[in-house]
Amino acid sequence: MSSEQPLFMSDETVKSLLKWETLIPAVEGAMRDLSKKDVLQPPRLILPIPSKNGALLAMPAFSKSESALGCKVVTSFQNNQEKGLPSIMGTILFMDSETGKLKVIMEGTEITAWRTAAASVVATKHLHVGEKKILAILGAGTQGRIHALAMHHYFQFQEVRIWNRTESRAKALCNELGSWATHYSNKERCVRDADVIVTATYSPTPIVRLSWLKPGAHINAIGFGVKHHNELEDEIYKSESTVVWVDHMEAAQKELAELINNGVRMRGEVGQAMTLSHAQTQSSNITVFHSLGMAVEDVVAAKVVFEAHKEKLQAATRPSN
Ligand SMILES: NC(=O)C1=CN([C@@H]2O[C@H](COP(=O)(O)OP(=O)(O)OC[C@H]3O[C@@H](n4cnc5c(N)ncnc54)[C@H](O)[C@@H]3O)[C@@H](O)[C@H]2O)C=CC1
Ligand SMILES: O=C(O)C1=NCCCC1
Repeated sequence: MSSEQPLFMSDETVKSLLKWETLIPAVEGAMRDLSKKDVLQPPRLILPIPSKNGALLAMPAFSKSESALGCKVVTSFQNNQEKGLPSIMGTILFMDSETGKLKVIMEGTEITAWRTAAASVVATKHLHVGEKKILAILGAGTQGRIHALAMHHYFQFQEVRIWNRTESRAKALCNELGSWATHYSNKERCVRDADVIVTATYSPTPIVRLSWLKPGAHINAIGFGVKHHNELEDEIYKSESTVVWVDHMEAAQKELAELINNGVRMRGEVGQAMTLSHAQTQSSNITVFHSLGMAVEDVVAAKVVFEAHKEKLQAATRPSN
């Protein structure tokens, strides 16, 4: 019997090993593999805890091509900000895919932030046809911040605008990011003329209106407060020019059931869009990526981090010439 103990990796270690250059292609591959049915991933279990304004989610996945097996347990507690804690905190159990033996217990708070932004980059790359000059981000929390970094890294937007309900937080984030980010006190002005929009809040009511959107704009809708589709007004979904994409259709049928029952059509998964050429989408359409968040993104991200950790160890023990 193997007596090898599982490795523990803290968020600090995980963060030091995360790089957009390796993470974004891994998440893109995971989204593609899921749509090719090369991933086993049931809809996640969501346990709402209304008295704490919170929820616990259990998210298992297996990627055949990456031989990556694991399960994330993640909590979302909206009142944590006042306690100085992140709202979203996760733990990933990463297993040997041949035996099921636990290899790594990884804190998953950083991975959750980074892989969600990486998925938005992938969706934007495959769903948005036009130029990428202006990015508007609504929400200056963990997701708003990491989306600014990922989008700026990958697309080099000329203008990155950030709005937050409490203006001082948007200002503080822009000060941290540097001269390439500007805070906006008015969300309509922030969104108007934007090519790409990210909504990353707990808002229970719409924060983006159809009349503010320019033709061809793309929205990455991240927020999951009471439900997943609070942040965009109904008119956006009802508009004939809007095309809604998701990461996982099976999960959308459950988590976006209210929208679907109201007649909103989900065009498909981002992984399916990857096989279409851009010419097949109308450049004047408004595209929405409804990001639910997928376990396979966490599992492949955990593999990327674990591989980087092993490489670092090997480099440190390699004899120098
Ligand atoms: N799709 C996915 O894969 C993931 C989605 N999320 C969701 O993204 C959202 C943001 O998460 P974090 O940045 O980690 O949280 P955070 O607590 O760091 O930030 C929350 C943001 O929501 C804003 N906010 C809260 N109530 C609001 C209201 N009534 N109106 C307008 N803004 C409001 C806050 O000002 C803050 O900017 C949450 O809804 C979370 O559930 C988070 C992780 C993954
Ligand atoms: O995919 C995730 O991880 C999450 N999605 C929705 C909010 C909690 C974390």
